Amino acid sequence: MKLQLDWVEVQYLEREAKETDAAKYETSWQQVRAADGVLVPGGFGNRGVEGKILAAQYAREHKVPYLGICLGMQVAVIEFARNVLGVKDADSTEFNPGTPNPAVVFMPEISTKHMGGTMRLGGRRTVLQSISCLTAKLYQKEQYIDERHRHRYEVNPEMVPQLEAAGLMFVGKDETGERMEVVELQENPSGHPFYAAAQFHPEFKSRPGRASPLFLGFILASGKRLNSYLTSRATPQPSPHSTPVKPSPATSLGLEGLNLSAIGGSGSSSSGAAAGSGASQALFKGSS
Ligand SMILES: NC(=O)CC[C@H](N)C(=O)O
Repeated sequence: MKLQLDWVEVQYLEREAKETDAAKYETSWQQVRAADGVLVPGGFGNRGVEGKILAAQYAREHKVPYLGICLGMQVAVIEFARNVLGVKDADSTEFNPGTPNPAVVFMPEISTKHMGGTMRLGGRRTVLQSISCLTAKLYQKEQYIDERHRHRYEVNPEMVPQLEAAGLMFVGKDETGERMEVVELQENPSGHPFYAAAQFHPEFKSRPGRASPLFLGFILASGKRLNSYLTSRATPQPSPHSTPVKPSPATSLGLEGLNLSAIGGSGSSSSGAAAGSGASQALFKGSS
């Protein structure tokens, strides 16, 4: 499997771009339609946000693997609230402070007036809500995972019961149960191969040769190898005295020759875009 990483200038996915920049609108949507997986990374501010929401909607509706990171989780929740719950004006108070239907809100204990030192930063615990969620299977953990954070806004806990009743499951929460950390589409009835998003930043602890479980799951799902990977790992070891199993290296996953290439979005390097230029998203194209 050979993977290609494509950066999309998400502002051109927005409806207005169809009028103002028809050629870029067309090529940007072609990139999305050609992708085997869609990743919306973290970001700040509202530039390109409506395009990100449309990309999340596309991935959900077309059953294309989706990984959302931080802002990428927030847009997935807004998209679901708008298009599945029918709350058409659902929004984040970051982009629309006066929204009547906030799906994402400023962290309640923090002042909106003072930006310095107000982020939720660093390592925090995520308590897993179900051992059968994809996140638990990929991390091979049943109770909790520890990941790093960098954000100010969070899913509105008041909207969570409605979202869950419609099939968007908050499979990871903080220790108080009030902060949403990981969201997944319910496997049944969605039939989606991989739709996961995290408020934390899995990339901060990802290393070459020891990929963060969410990235690994996303790339495997994009290459249609996730199920065989999970099944092979669930197979019991022949002897209780055998050597403990180490995390599988890429070679045993059929990912040898993994090749990622980045195409720059407007004014973005691959790391800059992932850290939050606010206007780019990555898509993976795989070919066997
Ligand atoms: N790192 C991020 O993606 C931050 C997301 C969002 N802008 C927030 O502050 O909560």
